[in-house]
Amino acid sequence: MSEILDLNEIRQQITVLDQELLTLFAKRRALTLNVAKSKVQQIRPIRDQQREQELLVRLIKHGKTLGLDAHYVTSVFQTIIEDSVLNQQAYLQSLANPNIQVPTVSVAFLGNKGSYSYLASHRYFSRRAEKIIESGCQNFADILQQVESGQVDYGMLPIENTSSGSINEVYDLLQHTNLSIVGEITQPIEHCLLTAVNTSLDKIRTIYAHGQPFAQCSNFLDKQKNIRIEYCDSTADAMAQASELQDETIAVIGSEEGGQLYQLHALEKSIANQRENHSRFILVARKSVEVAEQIPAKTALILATGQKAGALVECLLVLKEKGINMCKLESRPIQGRPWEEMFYIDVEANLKSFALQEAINTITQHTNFIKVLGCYPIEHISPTNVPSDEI
Ligand SMILES: O=C(O)C(=O)C[C@]1(C(=O)O)C=C[C@@H](O)C=C1
Repeated sequence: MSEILDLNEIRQQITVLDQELLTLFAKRRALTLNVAKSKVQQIRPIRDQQREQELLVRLIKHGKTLGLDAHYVTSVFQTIIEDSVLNQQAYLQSLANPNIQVPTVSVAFLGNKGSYSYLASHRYFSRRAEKIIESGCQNFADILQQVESGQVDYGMLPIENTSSGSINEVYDLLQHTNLSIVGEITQPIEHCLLTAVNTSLDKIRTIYAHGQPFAQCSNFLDKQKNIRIEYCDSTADAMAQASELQDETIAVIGSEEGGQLYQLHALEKSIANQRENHSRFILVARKSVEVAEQIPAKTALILATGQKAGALVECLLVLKEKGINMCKLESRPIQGRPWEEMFYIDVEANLKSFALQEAINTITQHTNFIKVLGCYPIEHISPTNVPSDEI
């Protein structure tokens, strides 16, 4: 007869092990902070992908002897390394900008508790501040106004999404603000259909959604019959309304994590057109920041060339000549000047670098308007992969 297994006892053992794992994670984090300090002294870059690869190969080999598959070991350690790099970057940034090191920050974002902007703000500041004073806003213009007036320290704005593209309204507002972009964060967007009460998909008659999630879930929504869409100012508004109505015919498009704050449950998960759905958010402040040299930086420029033929090409050639990688180019109409465009250019370079300074000087000759929107650390840490023959 097989031995009777006591579930509670096994779970107790797992709980103890999980706590030990957390203690080890914290110890590793503390060590990587010392690595950052040594890199400051030696002026070495934070990222060392050769070291990451060696580390992963060794761990995969050792994992196999313990019965752990390569995929699992790789994904766990890629997450640990991402945390390590972001933490080291945040430490270097605090040294480069001692004035921004404060325990409490105030942040304006779109919607209320539970919106994607709320989640992005909390994730961004989780390694940078002890406390966040939240200011939920009804629209993007309010967010900028609150930062400009000094009511809050920062504004979090979504700027692009992997499935619905650039958020034009935010680009247009950036034309007229004196604020600087001081950071970015990419937030996974995992749209679910959330409900306040136990129900089924065939009973749903109304879906509350913000325009962006609505556009990103169009394939799923097209398949639903007899459903009315109620547009809301934000995902959080949509969730608050559904939570209040407690109606089995009403659902909301939002994240499971955000929905939990309103006691909403996921009726359907992963309903976005693209499975890999991410939004990039930018953080704006009244004062620009310096980016430490050991950290990969991005600089955002905005420029207008007038209607001179080939002027934009000239500007881009300058970047090419200086070996500066352009990672984004967006154009928007200029209000009151028909057929003239404002160009938004993101480059992977530090504003302090000689190459970018020279490039900006030369580009200025081809433009009738140019402004630096900000220089900030690149927050996206692309994972290091292990060659398949090493696995
Ligand atoms: O060993 C280093 O140089 C570190 O910064 C630590 C670490 C890690 O967490 O293991 C993190 C980033 C580097 O790209 C390589 C490794």
